[in-house]
Amino acid sequence: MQVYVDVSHKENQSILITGESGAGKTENAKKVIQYFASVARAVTGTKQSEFANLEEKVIQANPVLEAFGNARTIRNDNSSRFGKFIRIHFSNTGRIAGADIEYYLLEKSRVIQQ
Ligand SMILES: Nc1ncnc2c1ncn2[C@@H]1O[C@H](COP(=O)(O)OP(=O)(O)OP(=O)(O)O)[C@@H](O)[C@H]1O
Repeated sequence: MQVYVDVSHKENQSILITGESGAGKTENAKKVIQYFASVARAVTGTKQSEFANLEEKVIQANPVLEAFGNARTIRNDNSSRFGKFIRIHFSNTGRIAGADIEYYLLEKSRVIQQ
């Protein structure tokens, strides 16, 4: 997958990751976030430590979400049973300024108790 980050146009951009169960959507979404962090570092010339924390927080949110929303299926031992919308905010200079995650379409039939 080739992702271009264009800070000069300052327009919102979206990436839609689709594929059948087990194709690698979840794993590769994490790699995209890591790629954004490394490009933002290169564009702004900022040291890794200033970005590592935020990138790490987004990545580390995944095990928590997966603990509640993933299940083993015949196609994938760690199948996401919900969709995720990850938004990464960049500053005018191309720095990563924040991030938030929305989830949707949780497969509630698998939830056995509160
Ligand atoms: N880039 C990768 N490097 C190494 N292993 C990978 C990679 N992508 C996927 N895998 C392997 O494939 C498995 C399934 O990947 P993943 O959970 O990302 O699929 P998915 O498309 O999100 O599936 P689902 O729709 O069921 O949630 C992972 O647990 C991992 O073992």
